[in-house]
Amino acid sequence: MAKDIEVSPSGTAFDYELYEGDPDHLRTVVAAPTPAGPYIDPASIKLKHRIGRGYFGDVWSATHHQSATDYDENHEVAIKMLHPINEDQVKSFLSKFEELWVNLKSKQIQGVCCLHGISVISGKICIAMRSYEGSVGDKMARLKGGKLQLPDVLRYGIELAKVIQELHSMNVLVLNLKPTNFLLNEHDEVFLGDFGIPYLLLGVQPPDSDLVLRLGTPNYMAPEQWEPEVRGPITCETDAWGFGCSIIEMLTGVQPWFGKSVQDIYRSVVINHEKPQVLGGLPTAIENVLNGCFEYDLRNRPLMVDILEAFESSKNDVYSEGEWSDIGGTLSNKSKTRGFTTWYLSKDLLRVGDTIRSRKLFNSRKSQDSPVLEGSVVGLEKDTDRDGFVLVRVPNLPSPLRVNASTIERVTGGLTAGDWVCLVNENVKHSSMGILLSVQRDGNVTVGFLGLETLWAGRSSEVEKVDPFFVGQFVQLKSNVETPRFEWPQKRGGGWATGRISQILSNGCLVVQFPGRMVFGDEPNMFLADPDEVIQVSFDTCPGMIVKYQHLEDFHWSIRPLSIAFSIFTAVKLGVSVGKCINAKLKKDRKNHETSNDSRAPDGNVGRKSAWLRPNIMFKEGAVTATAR
Ligand SMILES: Nc1ncnc2c1ncn2[C@@H]1O[C@H](COP(=O)(O)OP(=O)(O)OP(=O)(O)O)[C@@H](O)[C@H]1O
Repeated sequence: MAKDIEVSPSGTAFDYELYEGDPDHLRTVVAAPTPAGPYIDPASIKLKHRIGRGYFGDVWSATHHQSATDYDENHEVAIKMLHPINEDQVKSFLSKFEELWVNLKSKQIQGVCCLHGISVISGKICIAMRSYEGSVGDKMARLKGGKLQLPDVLRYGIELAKVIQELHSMNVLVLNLKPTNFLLNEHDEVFLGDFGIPYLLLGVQPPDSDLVLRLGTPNYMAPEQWEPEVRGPITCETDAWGFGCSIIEMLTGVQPWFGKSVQDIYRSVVINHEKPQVLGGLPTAIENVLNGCFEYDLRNRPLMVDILEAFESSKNDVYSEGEWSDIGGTLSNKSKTRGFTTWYLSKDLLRVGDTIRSRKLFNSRKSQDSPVLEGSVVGLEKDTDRDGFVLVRVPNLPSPLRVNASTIERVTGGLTAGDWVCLVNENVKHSSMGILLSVQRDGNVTVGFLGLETLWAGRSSEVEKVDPFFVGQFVQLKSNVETPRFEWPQKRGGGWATGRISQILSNGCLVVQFPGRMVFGDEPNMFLADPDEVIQVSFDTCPGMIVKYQHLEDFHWSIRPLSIAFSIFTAVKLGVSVGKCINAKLKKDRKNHETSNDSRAPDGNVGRKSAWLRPNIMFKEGAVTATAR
């Protein structure tokens, strides 16, 4: 196999430097004040045979030859050879890699696979790393049942969570967490084999249009990872999903969504909001945190610090009689209340001096049932308690109120996480409206915008609040939108249909349902919408009765047929009862008429009455006859 691949000494337009130092002892080199560049001369690499084939490329066993005046060495290495990318994008990949390389060296991060450097062989990017014994995936494949014991999973999980947390602190996302990327050395120590290759490939187009470069491996991908521009942004919580999938696979020996096609996985995870099954009988903290990893809304997922805490707290759990007992005590319930998980709440703990307001429910107009509208925190019952109580001073009240911390939220510079905002400088390619995902006390903010794969980070002065959208609101395309960003259905008679927001993604992308449309079979009735392109519709904003009635039809497709049926029914019923009335009157009058002709009243009164009624009767008879004819 190796012979098939030619090693071209000058295959690219880049300058290569020889890596100096012993790559097998990288951590000694790491401390060097001026780290060497990562580029390796492709001529110094000799590929031997392929040892793995992955989603992003192949892994080769190779030797890396290094020599200088005082040494001449060959090192056994593993080479991750990525699928080809466009030539003009190679340079940007290499510079991103160099940035990561320098960062990894300066931070001396333990637990990431030892990198030797990077090269380009026959136009393909090759990442040289230390050759390990194999991966956790390989170890599982060798075991009966293909699964690991919980203590091993906890041990690996803790080591991996630590290193992922460090990568996150450097703003690097891994996006490809899975057992085949967890490498093992001869001492059964685990190292992260993929340090963010999908992240480095973000925005890169493959030259072959048939090859879709996905941002991860489908079985392990979070909902927002499939189309980060549309359903994003991808954040640290995206790795929580992949981590959760890997742990489940290690414990069960079965890959999440095993046997499903990529399209089926997409449908299950992204459209149907299905989650990988968390097996029962695990320590409570592990079960809670794994369930949290599979929350659809990334804001509700735990961070690596939470995962690490849960894993470390479960290390000493004892298994007896089919159940795990939590030696460290039962952890607080992490279940979701009113749309928020405790993981969400724990990302922003209150401090004394914080300005607060009643917490708004997730994507809803309503606030929590809290007596506080606005105030400031004057005391914490327990600094570290995420579900604890705080003392809040409210204007015009003599003494502070004791309120549950989960019912209030921090306001900084007039902004709160979850607010809808737009950029003050509107000159942007992405949607102008987005959702504030975090606001720090120092004024740093992050926002999710439709059209941006990753978080927008800036200062609070660069954003301003806009009117929010809520789940349940009806929306219509703005009249000036001729070609909407996403497909939008039309009414039967022409014109854009009106839909109802059924979900709001964390970048502000609206998921709109059209209950006023009758759909057949598999026809979709759920569409995405750019918040920039729609306006809210309500009875208050509908001018006139006709438009109000038309809006009523948007509530359900059955309104129109029902109202038609009702009108016909009413018309028929009215016609019948009018007819009955007329007939009854005619009969009565005819009877009266006959009575007046047959009998002469002694006082002549009846006869007089009949006389003035006659023309009337004749007229009605005529009318009835005409109708009958
Ligand atoms: N540095 C290494 N040392 C030894 N073996 C390795 C190394 N890197 C990868 N491998 C082997 O190659 C196998 C496949 O790795 P690879 O990363 O190509 O596959 P993958 O993780 O399924 O795909 P991808 O990372 O492209 O999504 C691993 O299970 C492991 O056996």
